[in-house]
Amino acid sequence: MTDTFVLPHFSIARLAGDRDDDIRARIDSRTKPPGALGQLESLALQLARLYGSESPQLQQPTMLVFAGDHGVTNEGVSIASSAVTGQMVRNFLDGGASINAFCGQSDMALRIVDCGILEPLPAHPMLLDHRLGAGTEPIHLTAAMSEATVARGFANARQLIGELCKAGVNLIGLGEMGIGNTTSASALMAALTGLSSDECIGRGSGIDDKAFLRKQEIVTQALKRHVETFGNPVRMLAALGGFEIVGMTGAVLAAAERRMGVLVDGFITTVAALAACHIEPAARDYLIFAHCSGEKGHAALLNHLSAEPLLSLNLRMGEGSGAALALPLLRSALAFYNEMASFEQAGVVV
Ligand SMILES: O=C(O)c1ccc[n+]([C@@H]2O[C@H](COP(=O)([O-])O)[C@@H](O)[C@H]2O)c1
Ligand SMILES: Cc1cc2nc[nH]c2cc1C
Repeated sequence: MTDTFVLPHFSIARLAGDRDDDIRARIDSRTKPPGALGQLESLALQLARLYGSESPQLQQPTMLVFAGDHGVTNEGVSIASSAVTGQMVRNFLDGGASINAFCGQSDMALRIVDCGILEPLPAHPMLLDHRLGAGTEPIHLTAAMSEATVARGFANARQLIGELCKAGVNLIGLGEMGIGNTTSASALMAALTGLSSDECIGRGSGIDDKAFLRKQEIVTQALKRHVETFGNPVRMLAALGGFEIVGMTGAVLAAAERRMGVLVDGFITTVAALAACHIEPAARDYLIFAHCSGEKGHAALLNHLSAEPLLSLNLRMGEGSGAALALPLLRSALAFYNEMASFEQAGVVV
């Protein structure tokens, strides 16, 4: 019997460019050579489109780390076992991970969303229960989950984003934790972009040659098994996704619907963001890409999205680490836009 389900529809407005002339004029009239603030200028334009051209401000930027486990991990495609996902979530809650250090440094709130790690953890004020199961099914043998489960994941994300929006948050960071999730993300990238699986598969957490060969086999097998889902992003997510990837895709769609910016972290988060753009192309306007990670595939993926990442530090950490590191650059873009004098005000004549 197949479940009946209602897939949430996300109503996303394109970020109108009708104020662009004013925003560009403001940027160009600041006391600097034209274009001298480089990529901070295009970032300021995007943030002014998002938050208004008069005095755009970030409010309570909040990092959401979506966690989930993957059936394929039993195939030896990672350096670690699935148990490490839950152990790292515990570490997030105890304050000991890279994301804790970087969120602290960047003054960013942090919430962890359990979308389906193997074993649930005891309640904690930072931990949200969005569990869709105890790890996905292995994608090379069957679908990771049902489409009804994808729909539930989207509904959970929409509820969370609604609550954050009510509390005044206007920017989320997108991070993830899931041992084995680069296998799922690589398969999804290949299915969504049509790029060859070779271009989409990297060494994830740092696997050796033997595990890499196995990962290639698994992705090839998964793509072959689920080829009939290609063209339908929700079916592709059900076939190849992870619970945390579904949660992130839902969060992007819900945030864009609420006119919130989304600061995207690394490879896996970018794949989730790409899936969101396949479902609702207008979501692309709300995405800010924090960095190009060291994971093979991320550069091609960013290129596919015509994205210019802010940083390139060869990170391959996940957890939202690159997004937390990039947040100060968003503040810098707004600081120059809101605080710099114009040529006229400063009496500077070029
Ligand atoms: O963000 C990235 O680009 C990235 C690249 C490689 C690995 N990761 C992290 O490593 C884990 C996935 O690696 P793996 O080898 O277990 O598939 C997962 O928890 C991610 O957060 C993250
Ligand atoms: C230790 C460890 C920490 C991580 N953080 C994100 N992915 C990870 C993978 C491993 C293995």
